[in-house]
Amino acid sequence: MADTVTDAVTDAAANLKLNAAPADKADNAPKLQFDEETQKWYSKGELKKILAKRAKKAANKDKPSSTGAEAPPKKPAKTEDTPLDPEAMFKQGFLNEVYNERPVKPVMTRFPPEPNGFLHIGHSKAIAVNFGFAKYHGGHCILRFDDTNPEAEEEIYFTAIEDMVRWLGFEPYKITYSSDNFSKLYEMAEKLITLEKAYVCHCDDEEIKLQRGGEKGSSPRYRCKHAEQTVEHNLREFQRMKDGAYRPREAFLRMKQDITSGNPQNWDLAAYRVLDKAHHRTGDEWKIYPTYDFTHCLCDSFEGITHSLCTTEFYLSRESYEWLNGQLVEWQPIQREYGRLSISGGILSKRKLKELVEKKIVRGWDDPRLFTLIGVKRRGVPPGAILEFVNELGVTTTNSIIQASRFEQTIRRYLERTVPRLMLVLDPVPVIIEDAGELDGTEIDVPFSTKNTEMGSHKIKFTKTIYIDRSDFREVDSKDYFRLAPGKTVGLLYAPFPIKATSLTKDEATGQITEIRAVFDRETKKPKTYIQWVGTDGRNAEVRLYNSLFLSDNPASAEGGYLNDINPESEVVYPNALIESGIEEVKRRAPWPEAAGEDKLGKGGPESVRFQGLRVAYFALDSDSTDDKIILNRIVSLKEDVKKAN
Ligand SMILES: Nc1ncnc2c1ncn2[C@@H]1O[C@H](COP(=O)(O)OP(=O)(O)OP(=O)(O)O)[C@@H](O)[C@H]1O
Ligand SMILES: NC(=O)CC[C@H](N)C(=O)O
Repeated sequence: MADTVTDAVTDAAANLKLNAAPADKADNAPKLQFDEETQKWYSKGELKKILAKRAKKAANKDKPSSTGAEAPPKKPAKTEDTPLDPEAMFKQGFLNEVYNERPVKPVMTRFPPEPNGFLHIGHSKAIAVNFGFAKYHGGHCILRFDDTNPEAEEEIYFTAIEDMVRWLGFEPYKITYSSDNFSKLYEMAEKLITLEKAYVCHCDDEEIKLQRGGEKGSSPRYRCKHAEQTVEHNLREFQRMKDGAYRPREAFLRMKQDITSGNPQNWDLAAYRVLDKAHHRTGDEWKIYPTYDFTHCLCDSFEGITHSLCTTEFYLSRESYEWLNGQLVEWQPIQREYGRLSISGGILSKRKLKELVEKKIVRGWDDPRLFTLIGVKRRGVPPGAILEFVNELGVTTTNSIIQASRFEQTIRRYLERTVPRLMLVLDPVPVIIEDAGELDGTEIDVPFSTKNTEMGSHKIKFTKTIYIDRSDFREVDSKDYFRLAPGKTVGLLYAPFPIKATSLTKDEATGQITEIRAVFDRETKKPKTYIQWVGTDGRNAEVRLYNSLFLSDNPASAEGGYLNDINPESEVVYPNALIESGIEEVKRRAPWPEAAGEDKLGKGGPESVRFQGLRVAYFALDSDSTDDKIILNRIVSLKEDVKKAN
């Protein structure tokens, strides 16, 4: 959480904030339920009706037909390839209710990251919620850098954050900084003092803790003597804080709220603290900085925010948010809270990510195994798939920890309908087709997709020597094996005839097969299996297959810590893979798909060169690629991988 100041006042409040479940809120929220069949969210009542209808249909299906004639085969229910209404999350459920609470136009929202790290997958939900909500209601969303804590913020994060917002396809209405308002906020603090609602306090952490009810909140809460100071005294002291008369922690400005309240967010929170740190935008101008609790609500009001949407750990803060704005400003935004999104088996904590990067366990902050947005992007996940994922999950007040496999399923489905197909061989072994004859060097026209003809086609060469994957050949055949083996026939995708293996050569030293000889099998019209291949016009490629970075689902609590939980197979590299020549056209025509933020940037980055490697997986070009070297990342495996046992 941003801006949690070092002061015990805010620390304690923040802890309580995190621990307190917004139970009553959650109970009131409309609960949506997920229907596996349609992959959509419905209200409880709606789903009940749908299930009843489905059960009736199923029962009728089993009844013998009255005419005795067989009913024509029904088209399978469209589940996999029918994407959910992209606006579903705004039309129903929590966000719809929030809008109805204040159905104003134009809607004004903000996405307020603290520039203290790279965004992660959870932030994509915050971006989709804030930018999407405004867009859906014909309003605007501001990208506001919540930069009130110079101790944690760095310049590089500003551009990285902005890039990610745009990459996801959103255009900030304005880019603002909380620090734009430092002078105005200072005046507001003076006004609060004048209203006798703030005082300069000099207590240390220990004292503050006692004032707030001690260790377990068991002793009575009370105010310190500083709360009795006059307005003039407080104004003078606050000015002295500003002028640098105090070192950090020697003085801070506290709001005078309601210490009898049950909500710790009302227990005289810190509004300003002294920090001995230059700010990246205001330099040495300020010795004091406003806290999150003081800044956020006021900036929301200054910017005319209508709906301030944040995550549920701010539920208790809603009261202090409303209290402070109520004291100082006219325009009152409403704050509403939705559940955080995390992915199981991943790490999102900045400190832990930093350790993984510094210890070189991963390739950097953008390592394709990380759930940072730059990592997910480098892996090749399209921005549209991320938005689809968030939309499918829906927005409620419940925090959700989603299995990585669920995320991958959405990505797979998205890629299935949007990217071209190419033939790629991970671990090539040459096959020499002895009777290739005049077919050697012939051009074959290959469609980029068999489902979507609009993707067009490209030409590849069929050559006497082709390369197949080592895993598609077995020296010892068996009945239930349908790929290539001595004396056995297999189909070659798009090739004129199937081939039958006749002999093989091995490396004496390693026992590895170095060459397979084969002939066309012109008799077999329908071979049981077709395999992919690459001719001599293919390109060399390094392929990096990514798996989960951690072995367990919850690396943070793994025995020996998360560093002890690293999956040794999280990156498997095939340095000598081959990709068919069609990759050149796929590269030229990127981004695939031409969607969301990527086309707005002109050409997408290397990661927008996406394709399905037939029978292998979905891939994207890695940013380490050069004009001479193709490096591919596996985005996700194919569903078919599981079945590929024949
Ligand atoms: N996992 C998440 N799911 C949904 N929204 C999130 C998530 N993490 C942060 N946000 C929201 O994104 C916005 C900007 O967040 P900011 O970077 O300041 O948050 P943070 O809580 O410090 O993130 P971090 O998880 O990196 O500590 C906030 O409104 C915050 O509530
Ligand atoms: N209200 C909010 O959305 C909180 C934003 C703030 N930058 C934080 O996460 O701490």
